Amino acid sequence: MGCGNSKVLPEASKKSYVSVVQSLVAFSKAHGGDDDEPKKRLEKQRGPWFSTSVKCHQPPSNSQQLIIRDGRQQDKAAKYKDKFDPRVTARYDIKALIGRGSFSRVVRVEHRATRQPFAIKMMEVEAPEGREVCASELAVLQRVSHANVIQLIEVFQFPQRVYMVLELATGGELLDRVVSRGHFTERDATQALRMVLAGVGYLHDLGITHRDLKPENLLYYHPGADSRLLVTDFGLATFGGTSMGTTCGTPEYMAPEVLLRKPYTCAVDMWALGVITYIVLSGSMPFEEDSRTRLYRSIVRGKYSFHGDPWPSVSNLAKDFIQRLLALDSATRLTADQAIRHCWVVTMAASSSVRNLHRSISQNLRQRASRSTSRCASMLSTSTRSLASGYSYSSD
Ligand SMILES: Nc1ncnc2c1ncn2[C@@H]1O[C@H](COP(=O)(O)OP(=O)(O)OP(=O)(O)O)[C@@H](O)[C@H]1O
Repeated sequence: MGCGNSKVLPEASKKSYVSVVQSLVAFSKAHGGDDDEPKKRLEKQRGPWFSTSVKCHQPPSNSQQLIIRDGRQQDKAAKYKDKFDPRVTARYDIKALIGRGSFSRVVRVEHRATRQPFAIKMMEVEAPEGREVCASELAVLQRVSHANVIQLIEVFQFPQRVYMVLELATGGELLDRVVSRGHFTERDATQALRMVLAGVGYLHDLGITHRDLKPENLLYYHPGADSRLLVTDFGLATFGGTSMGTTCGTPEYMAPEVLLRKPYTCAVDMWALGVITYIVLSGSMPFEEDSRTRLYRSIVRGKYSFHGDPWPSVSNLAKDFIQRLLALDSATRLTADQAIRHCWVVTMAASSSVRNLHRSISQNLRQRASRSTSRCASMLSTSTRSLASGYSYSSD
């Protein structure tokens, strides 16, 4: 987990494994299936515009450069190979460890027959918490097909582990790209946000609330400038489109109604998008306190400011956009559909000459990197690792 801070999981419910097992996709083609099946399924779901062949000659993303450079990760992948069920490795060649989550390991794999690269998320489902997270993730992934939402290819399900074959995102996390590109404007921010809003709006239309939107869960599909941005990590997602009550999420991104334990809706995702927009435009967090109590207090009071760099250089429209997302009253908060039509998003997408905010954003992120022992340092973990490892991040 990245951006900070321990994720708050929902309490394990009793529905658990039975419903999980029932809802799992039927093991797909693991036994004697069509070897081209992953590719065909993607083509069917996404239409001809969707490229199923990830170009191997493309340079790796920032975060993956880190991983690839580190030979130890390859060794770890070899170690994890042994943990993989032979029915999975019969179909997919394990190439490298990408990362790990609370209940998961994600590896880069290659489909043995087609040589196509994918990611496999291996989840431990013996413990109730892992089962819950896996169940949430699968229930959503089995239902979705959208250019801005990570695509499930197939699932292998065993009593102790579930293996989700996913499309491989090689373009890195949203903030990594902000840092590495050396130039970042409001226009760039709106271009990224439009993709996120398209994905989130699609989920909300299906009655799905993500509940853990944050920059680390937004991955670029490939390193190119024209890459799609994908919403990932549905471990806390739920189908409770109208009213929910469980307290969960990542503290800095939690909406006030969640913290106040009020019934809530998919508007909590829109609050998180307000927090993300604030971070993307400034490199700092709107709500940031040393103690969790103080953090929660400032969130429920909506206590944040546009002080300090780069806010004087940021347009009033952008601030209005953030304010309408960070509205304490969830009923007045922008919906995904309204947000994508907000004047700032519409006009900035068409604008060509706007200020470069990159220096301030990098400086703010770097300050966090320097506070390595603080809670804040882990908040922007990937980006700060990028900064620490000497990426070119200041060009203006
Ligand atoms: N389809 C994918 N393509 C490329 N990288 C991925 C993919 N899915 C996950 N990752 C990366 O793998 C790592 C682990 O992800 P995972 O979703 O298992 O855990 P997490 O979300 O980081 O942690 P937690 O589950 O504790 O919140 C992360 O760095 C994530 O960006």
